[in-house]
Amino acid sequence: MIGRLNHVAIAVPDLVAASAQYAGTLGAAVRPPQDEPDHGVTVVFIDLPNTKIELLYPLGENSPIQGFLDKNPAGGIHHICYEVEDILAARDTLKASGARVLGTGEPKIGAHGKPVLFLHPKDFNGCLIELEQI
Ligand SMILES: CC[C@H](C(=O)O)C(=O)SCCNC(=O)CCNC(=O)[C@H](O)C(C)(C)COP(=O)(O)OP(=O)(O)OC[C@H]1O[C@@H](n2cnc3c(N)ncnc32)[C@H](O)[C@@H]1OP(=O)(O)O
Ligand SMILES: [Co+2]
Repeated sequence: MIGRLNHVAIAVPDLVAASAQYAGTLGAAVRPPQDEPDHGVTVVFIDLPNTKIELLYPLGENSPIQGFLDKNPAGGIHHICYEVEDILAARDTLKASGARVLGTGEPKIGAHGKPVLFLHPKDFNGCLIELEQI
């Protein structure tokens, strides 16, 4: 079911500072920030040779990552995103296995214009998993 690692997401307390650190200190290719109001975040993608890093910062009042940052004020790894070929088939298989699919259970369009879903961290060893259909 899961394929390539699409990205590793890091929630950060200061998006400008984190972006500058990746571009400067770490010498990485940092893309400009993009607001994702439907997801309650602003994201910055960093292109690596074999995957991407997604920096996350809360956007709006009800950001789903605000609680995480309140608990982790210095930031931290927030989720990992795996690619799947058929997100609805993956969802149905996972639900049948007892995994909790977050939100309404219907995919939303993510930062890459592709359908995404999230799986509860408590069902996957404390790791929030995002699935993105390729
Ligand atoms: C533009 C889209 C972009 C893309 O790549 O395309 C994105 O990635 S958008 C990313 C932001 N969106 C989401 O994260 C949506 C899914 N997330 C959620 O629905 C919430 O964050 C949720 C439900 C995972 C957690 O929400 P919240 O922290 O408010 O709830 P709780 O405090 O009740 O947490 C329950 C329990 O889970 C632990 N937790 C929370 N977040 C994480 C995490 N990222 N990784 C691991 N564990 C997490 C939290 O500590 C609680 O544990 P407990 O032991 O009960 O304290
Ligand atoms: Co993501």
